[in-house]
Amino acid sequence: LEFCESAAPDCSSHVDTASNKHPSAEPGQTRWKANILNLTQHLELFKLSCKKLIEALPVDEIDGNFVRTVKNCIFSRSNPTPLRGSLRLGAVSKDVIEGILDLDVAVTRSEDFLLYASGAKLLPGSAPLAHRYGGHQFGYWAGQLGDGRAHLLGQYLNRNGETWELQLKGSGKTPYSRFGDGRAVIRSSVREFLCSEAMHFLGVPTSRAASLIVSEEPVLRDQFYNGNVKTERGAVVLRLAKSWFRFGSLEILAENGEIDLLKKLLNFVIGEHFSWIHSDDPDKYLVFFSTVVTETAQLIAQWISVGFAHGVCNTDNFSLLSVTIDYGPFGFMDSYDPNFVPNSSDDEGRYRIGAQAEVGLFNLEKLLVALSPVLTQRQKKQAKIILKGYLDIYQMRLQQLFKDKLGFLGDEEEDEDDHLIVLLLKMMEDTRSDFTMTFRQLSEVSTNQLRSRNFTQMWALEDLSSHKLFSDWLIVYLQRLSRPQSESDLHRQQRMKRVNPRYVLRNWMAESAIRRAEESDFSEVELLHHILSSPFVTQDSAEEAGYAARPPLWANRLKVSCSS
Ligand SMILES: Nc1ncnc2c1ncn2[C@@H]1O[C@H](COP(=O)(O)OP(=O)(O)OP(=O)(O)O)[C@@H](O)[C@H]1O
Repeated sequence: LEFCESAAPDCSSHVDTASNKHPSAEPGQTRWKANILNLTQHLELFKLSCKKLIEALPVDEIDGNFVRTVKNCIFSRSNPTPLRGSLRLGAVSKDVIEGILDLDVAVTRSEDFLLYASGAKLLPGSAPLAHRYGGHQFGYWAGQLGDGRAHLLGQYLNRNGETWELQLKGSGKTPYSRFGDGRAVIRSSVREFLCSEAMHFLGVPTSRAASLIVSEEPVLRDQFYNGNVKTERGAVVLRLAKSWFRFGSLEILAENGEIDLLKKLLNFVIGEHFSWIHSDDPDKYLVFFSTVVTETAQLIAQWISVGFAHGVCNTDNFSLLSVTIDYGPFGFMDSYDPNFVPNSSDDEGRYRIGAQAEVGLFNLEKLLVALSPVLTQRQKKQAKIILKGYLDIYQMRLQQLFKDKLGFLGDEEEDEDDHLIVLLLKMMEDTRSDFTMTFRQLSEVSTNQLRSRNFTQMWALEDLSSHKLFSDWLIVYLQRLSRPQSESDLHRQQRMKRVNPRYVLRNWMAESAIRRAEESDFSEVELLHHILSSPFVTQDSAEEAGYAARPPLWANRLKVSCSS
């Protein structure tokens, strides 16, 4: 490896393997350099640990990845199954590799990285686990689900003092694979890699993706469940979250009457991730529930504010930490439509974008059922009252987000603001205006242009302005923008541009990148990844690619199913 050979063998930093910390692990200090020792050693010094998890939570020690019903444990030991054929790095997130994992991104060019990040080789300290969880899928209890194609490699404590859990997805069978093959295909892995990173840069809480490794292993998939089975190729995403526990992690324990274990897991999650809740607090589970209610409401409001529909809002896909997890048949709306259903497998539109808030409530009700065995009668009553406040929390957050999107300052004008938001959305729905670009162009247009309705090259505003109520709306909107008077129009535009992205991962953009990736050309994946890392900034390469232009006609015909 060129950059390795020319590297000086000086070790400007090293790792204290005993404590699993950098000796000089102060935030903001110099990163590890790729030239310390060599790349292999560099990765070998990267220490993971499962100690905390397995000391606190029981593990099913039965060996082998054969499918089984697991009881009385949180995890099963499970080793990844290496992908067949040659491996290739399809994408890498420098932000994650350097900013979270403290590695120099140069390591990802090494042969070893391909092996570690695909599960063929285990990072030091890693003792892979598959998590046992259940869940309500499409409204019904589905029983034991669990990590059927994911392996938790271990926790990493980074130099900022943050602990991250590293997981491989697509890394082979586990005891929870049920009828599946344990694999994920390039198509879905590109989508997960790109979207989780894009969501982070949109400011939406999410799991992260470090890398995408593609292989030559043939994987059979019926992409649209129409009997047309095709051979695709297997891929693995190395992804990270502060915790991968889901609503379903608790549900399965309550369903099976494993109440001591339910308490154990709750105490662990609270101790690790809700540290402001005191372990002696008799109301700790209630406070925990209240926090999850608030944060779930806020997360869903954030999804809506960027036009994101998750697609499969089952309780096994709702994180206890309220971060977005499981990027399957998600979609960003093009035209504004509350009935937008991103998942072609969702015939009834259960998870249409406009129903996500209610589905969040359904899921929280199921979470409360799971918590009930550890709550007193009084606490159960209080929990129900907390749950009644969920939709208000959601509405308040949503209103604030949309006020920000429309550039409103101050909060004295609530009724008028509400009216302006609701009427705008109604006009957008009637005119099928593009969700992302309508808000973006309202951020880019000057009030003078608005006044004179000069929307040259502003295609989304042109669409919107065809509505018969637009002129009336505009008068009130302009009046509202003029308060407070002290702010310049330029400043108002800057403020709005910081919350209204110009680029989101539209299905057609992902699809175009996937088609090339399937031909082993990852240039468009890289381009999208780069552009979506600054979604609020106009970029020449994105404009050239048409990412802020009217979506192509073929975008309407695209379908994304659960097949992945
Ligand atoms: N190809 C597969 N092989 C084995 N199990 C699978 C496969 N695809 C999905 N599953 C399992 O089916 C369940 C539901 O699948 P879903 O698509 O929601 O999850 P996922 O995308 O695999 O995982 P995650 O939620 O961790 O991102 C999960 O338990 C998942 O592990």
